[in-house]
This record gives sequence, structure tokens and C-alpha cells, in this order.
Amino acid sequence: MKEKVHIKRLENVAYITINRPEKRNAMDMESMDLLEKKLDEIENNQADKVVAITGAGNEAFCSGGDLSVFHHLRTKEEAHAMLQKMSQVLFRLFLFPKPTVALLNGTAVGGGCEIASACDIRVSAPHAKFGFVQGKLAITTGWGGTSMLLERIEPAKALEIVMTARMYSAKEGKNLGFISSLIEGDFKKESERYLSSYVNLNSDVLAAYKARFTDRIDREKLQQRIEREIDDCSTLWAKDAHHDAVDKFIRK
Ligand SMILES: CCCC(=O)SCCNC(=O)CCNC(=O)[C@H](O)C(C)(C)COP(=O)(O)OP(=O)(O)OC[C@H]1O[C@@H](n2cnc3c(N)ncnc32)[C@H](O)[C@@H]1OP(=O)(O)O
Repeated sequence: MKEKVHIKRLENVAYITINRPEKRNAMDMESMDLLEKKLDEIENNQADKVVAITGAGNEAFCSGGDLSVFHHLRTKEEAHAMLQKMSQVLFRLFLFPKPTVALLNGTAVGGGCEIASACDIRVSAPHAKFGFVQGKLAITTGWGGTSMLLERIEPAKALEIVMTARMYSAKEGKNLGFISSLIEGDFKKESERYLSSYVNLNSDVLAAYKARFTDRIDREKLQQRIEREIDDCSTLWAKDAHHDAVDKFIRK
């Protein structure tokens, strides 16, 4: 049976692939658990120097939470539990002791952008689009995405991205500083080549640089901001405006 999230290893890079292309790599609870397990595995495996997260296929990196499943969460408490679960996984990814790279092989939407924001670096195929579209579903980000995006790019630009809730091209993402590099050509092959330059250094050197990168973060404050984000999102989740917007997506 296919695993919804799997790892492949190549030259000291651990590639985590969200493997639900028929749902544009949407995350359900099982995928969240698997992502967490893969992080455990990589953290304990000395040979893994760098973590790359990507989506199966060419169309999507990740379309966010699985709306067909999470639509059954009706109350604030139910939504809160799900949001907290994934935000804990992403907080861990944000502070992961090894460098992390989101390989945007295709569209990243909603929670997919939150996963990308949790990674240290985002590189993208030129055709990939991204959008923090949660606002269109009458909710905010709830996996910690806005709090983490604010650590990644200029605050005014982060605010623009979440408040317009629109889709951006990869080129726009590069101009906004959300995407570090665009990878032309065969994305899989060229991103492997791109990552091979990261693993030339030994793992202690990479870990030391990564530690300096995360030292900048006030972890306690970030955690508090994420908790407030989860609280806002779960309050909005329980309202009719959100349920109606998701109904519309599911019925389309
Ligand atoms: C919970 C944390 C916050 C969140 O993540 S809220 C969720 C935010 N995500 C969204 O609103 C994304 C909704 N999806 C889309 O806009 C589009 O599907 C997307 C990603 C641009 C891809 O467009 P297309 O390539 O044209 O593909 P499509 O729409 O025909 O979709 C193909 C099949 O995938 C399904 N799908 C896509 N995104 C999903 C999702 N998030 N949850 C559950 N199912 C999802 C879609 O229903 C369709 O299924 P089917 O083939 O009709 O059975």
C-alpha cells in the first residue's frame, strides 16, 4: 500500500514526499502523523545531512488541509485539536537541527504554504504558484504559518500575502523573498543537483550553521504567537462563513 508521506535518501539528503497527488497532496491526520515520524527518523539518522520536503507529481506541492476530511470538524474545540497537532509538527520542523528545504514542485496552497514557511529555504519550479488562501475560506492560517512567515520575509510583505489571500507566481515569490531560487529544467533532477552542493560540508558544520540560524528566534515568543494564531483560526473555523465556503469547494 502506498505511504501517504514517504522518505527517499540520496547522497545524504532525506527527501520527504507528500504522496497524495490525487488530492493535490492535501494533508489528513495520517499524513501529519507520518510527517512527524519521518522527522523523528531523520533526526536520529546521522547520515541525513539535509531535509527536503516536496510533493508527488508536478501539479502540487501541497494543497493544505484535506478539506473533505477536516470539513467534519465543526466546533472550535475539534478544529483546535487538529490545528495544534499540525502546528506542533511544523514548529518542530521550523527549529529542526538540520537544514530544511521546501522543494516547490507545484502549487502550494493554504496549509501547503505553512509547511513551506516552516522550512529554512524555499526553492521553486517556475510554473509553481503559491497562495495563503485561508482568508477565502473565512479562516486565518492555523498551523503557525503567519507567525513563521513573519520570521521569513519582511513583515509588510507577509501581511500583504496573507491579507490578499491571492495566488502568486514563483517569480513574484522570489521578488517577495519567499522563494530563494527558481530551478529551471527537469525539477527533480535539477533540485537534486541544487541540494548536492549543500551536503559537501560535514554534518557538524551544517548543524552549527543551522543552530546560528535558529538562535535568532525567540522560541517562547514564537510559540505564544502560534498559540494565538491557532486560537483565532479555531474560533473562525466554527463559524458558518467558514463551513459555507468549504461546502462550496466540496460541491464544485
Ligand atoms: C487546515 C489548514 C488550512 C488549510 O490548508 S485550508 C485548505 C486550503 N486549501 C485549499 O483551499 C485548496 C483547495 N484546492 C484548490 O484550490 C485546487 O484543488 C488546487 C490545489 C489549486 C489544484 O487545482 P487543480 O489542479 O485544478 O485540481 P482540482 O481542483 O481538480 O483538484 C484535484 C482533486 O484534488 C482535490 N483537492 C484539492 N485540494 C484539496 C484539499 N485541500 N482537500 C481535499 N481535496 C482536495 C479536489 O477536490 C479534486 O478531487 P476530485 O478529483 O474532484 O475528487
